[in-house]
Amino acid sequence: MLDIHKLSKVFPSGAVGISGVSLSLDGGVLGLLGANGAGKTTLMQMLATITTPTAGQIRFQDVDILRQPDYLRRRLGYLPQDFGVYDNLTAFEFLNYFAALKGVSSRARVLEMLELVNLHTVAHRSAGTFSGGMKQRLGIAQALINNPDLLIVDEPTAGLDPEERVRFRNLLGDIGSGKLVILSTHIVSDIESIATMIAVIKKGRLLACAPPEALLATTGGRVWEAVLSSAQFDGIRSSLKLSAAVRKPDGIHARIVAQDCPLQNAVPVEANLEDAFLYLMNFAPTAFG
Ligand SMILES: Nc1ncnc2c1ncn2[C@@H]1O[C@H](COP(=O)(O)OP(=O)(O)OP(=O)(O)O)[C@@H](O)[C@H]1O
Repeated sequence: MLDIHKLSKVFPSGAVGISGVSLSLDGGVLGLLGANGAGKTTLMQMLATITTPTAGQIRFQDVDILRQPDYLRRRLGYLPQDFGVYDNLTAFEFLNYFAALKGVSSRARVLEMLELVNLHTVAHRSAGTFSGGMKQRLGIAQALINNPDLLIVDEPTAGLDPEERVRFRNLLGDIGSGKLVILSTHIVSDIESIATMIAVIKKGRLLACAPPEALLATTGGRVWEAVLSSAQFDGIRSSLKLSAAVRKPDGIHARIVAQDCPLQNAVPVEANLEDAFLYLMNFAPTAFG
């Protein structure tokens, strides 16, 4: 469905956004993970055809997108990071407006989308009165209005409260079948339950693109837990890669990602995706396919 070959973007200032990224994806949900400034937005903007690469190729459904961007634009839904609503339009008017821009003239489709994102009961309230989560849901509705084959959402859960995060995540997970959804975030839990593939980028380079199970398997045997006193914990916290630390009655349970057993009393534990991300970012830049 989507093939990216040696894609790079160097800005006129000389800053490197993305460097030599190659990916091949079919349907499902790709979670694009990376720290702030890793290049997620740059990559997504190139895929959304609003930034031109300096090198490389993008093919979607076997069509060269750099030569024929309109082919993808007609099949694309895009929720940018800085998406804003028009405050004085109602949810219905807002969505109807986007529908018209995308050549969708069905009032029924607008109502159907409002129902999908659970805004149908507030369809005639002005969007300016909505919470952050409601605005994001309106954003996803405009991205879906043309029934896109490729849906790109850039850090959609930033600024949402925990309940809204879960609701939004479930909504995206349900869209995945038969389509390709690309969701960027720097928060592992945002994609943990819905991603069928995970790509990790660091400083513009792709470190990994693999199913979550494969990332977990490669991190197996690299995660340890040790129970430490506060003083011991303070002694090791800056020298070891800590994935989590939980205070319990018997001490601080520190979860450590390391190539070899990091402390005498550390015991190996099963890896989770947070561990895998930490391992990849710190130890194994070329360990994943
Ligand atoms: N228009 C631009 N001009 C110059 N440099 C840019 C431009 N846009 C992005 N960059 C640089 O490219 C790199 C990648 O930025 P990008 O915004 O793609 O990262 P990101 O992973 O989306 O980060 P965040 O999570 O903070 O949004 C950064 O070093 C950034 O400073």
